[in-house]
Amino acid sequence: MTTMESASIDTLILKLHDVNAVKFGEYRLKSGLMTPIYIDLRVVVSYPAIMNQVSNFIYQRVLEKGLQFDLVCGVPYTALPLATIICSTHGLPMLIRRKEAKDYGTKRMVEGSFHEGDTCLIIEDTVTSGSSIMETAEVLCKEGLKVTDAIVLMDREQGGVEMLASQGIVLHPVISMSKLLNVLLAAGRIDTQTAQSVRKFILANNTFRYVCIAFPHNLQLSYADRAELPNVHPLASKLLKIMEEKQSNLCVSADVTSSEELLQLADSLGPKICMLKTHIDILKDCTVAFTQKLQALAEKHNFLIFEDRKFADIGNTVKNQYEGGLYQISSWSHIVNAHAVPGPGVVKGLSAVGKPLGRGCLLIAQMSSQGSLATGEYTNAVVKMAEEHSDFVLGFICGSKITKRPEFIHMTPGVQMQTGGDALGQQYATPEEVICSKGSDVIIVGRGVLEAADRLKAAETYRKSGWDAYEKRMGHNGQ
Ligand SMILES: O=c1ccn([C@@H]2O[C@H](COP(=O)(O)O)[C@@H](O)[C@H]2O)c(=O)[nH]1
Repeated sequence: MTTMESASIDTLILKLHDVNAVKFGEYRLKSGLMTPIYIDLRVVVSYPAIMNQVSNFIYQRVLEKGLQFDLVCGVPYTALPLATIICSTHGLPMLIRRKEAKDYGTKRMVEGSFHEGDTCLIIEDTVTSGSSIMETAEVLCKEGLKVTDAIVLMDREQGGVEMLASQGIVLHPVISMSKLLNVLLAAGRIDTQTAQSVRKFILANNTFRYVCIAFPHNLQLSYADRAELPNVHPLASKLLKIMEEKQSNLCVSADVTSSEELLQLADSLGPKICMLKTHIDILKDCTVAFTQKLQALAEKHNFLIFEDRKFADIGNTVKNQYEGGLYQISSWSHIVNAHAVPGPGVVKGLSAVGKPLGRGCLLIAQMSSQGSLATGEYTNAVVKMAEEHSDFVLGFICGSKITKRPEFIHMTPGVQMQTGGDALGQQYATPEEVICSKGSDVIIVGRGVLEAADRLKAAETYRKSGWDAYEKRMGHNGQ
């Protein structure tokens, strides 16, 4: 930052103090915590010159950081006019996030025009814990948008930067609390004692540390902790324990057409994976003996079998498809999956067969393929269906974390070391993006391993990459 810019930031701070956007006293924060300093940028909307100045500083930060994005979204409500000024002045497309869905019309949570995969920059007025930015990011991500960066005018320095970083979002503040206090102190607006008491409060109330210690059931819960939750499905618990024990969140998608090759894969990659995914109907030679051998290998190497059958019919039909036919899936596959399109009957039909056998089901909430219709309100309805059938549904096939309930496992296909796709619409994200930025739990990798010259080496690369991303998400970072 140049001396000129710094000087005008000082001027802006003094102006904010003049218009009572910075108050000293006893105030309650959104979290319920009492604070000796309150930043109330809502008032700024009545001062057009300050609005323009604030918007300029935010935009300057975007340029300084060289941020790349397709759209801008202001966190409602205070940052909404700021985003509007910035977008209108600089010709940037904007989105509006609704705080509540309308109960008529489109019922959209995000207004504006965008494409799945677009990157959206978030703008916020003040950050304490980062939770408001996170709420907006979650809504945007559910619509298939990517959020990698956010800009905030005022960072209270209470853990927001760290919390958002742990969720894969880089927060760029324009003014820090320390800077604000220094300027106000130097200008004689506050005395040393006030500045000291605010500094002490900020240091003692780091929300990121506080959240981690005081609320163990938060975003940072480990796989092992989640395995012990009282309401976790027994199979989910088993899978989470396997993941922790084998340090693997890798599921290999064994999309081969010969049963011998599939068994070879299961035996050689078994030590690297937590789960093996099959498409039994692409095998040209499936027999009962094969499924028995596969089960033995799952026992030997301690992984679960997931048949990616994608059931999608009425309850009575899926019951027959799951239990009988050529493949008798319920007899050998620990986990199956289903589309929610038919309504809850599909889960009830599968559950009638699978629950007595201790099996579990994943609901397909999002898909990795381009143009998938499983987005937005559909995804939300799938989450609701899972919550209503959590005695059988243990998680989701999805692109990102879609529920905060830690008992559900998020599994993401469409993973390779490089982003991109195939000629038929498959879209790939990296293990780091999927686990660290998107908050999913399991990476599902098919051709990334199958088409490698050395499949075992490739599986180890994906295992390590998925696990490193999980460690990073947990804030371990190898320390
Ligand atoms: O949304 C979805 C749901 C399932 N899949 C399945 O995962 C694998 C991915 O294979 P790659 O070779 O890694 O592309 C495949 O079996 C799909 O049927 C998915 O890709 N996307």
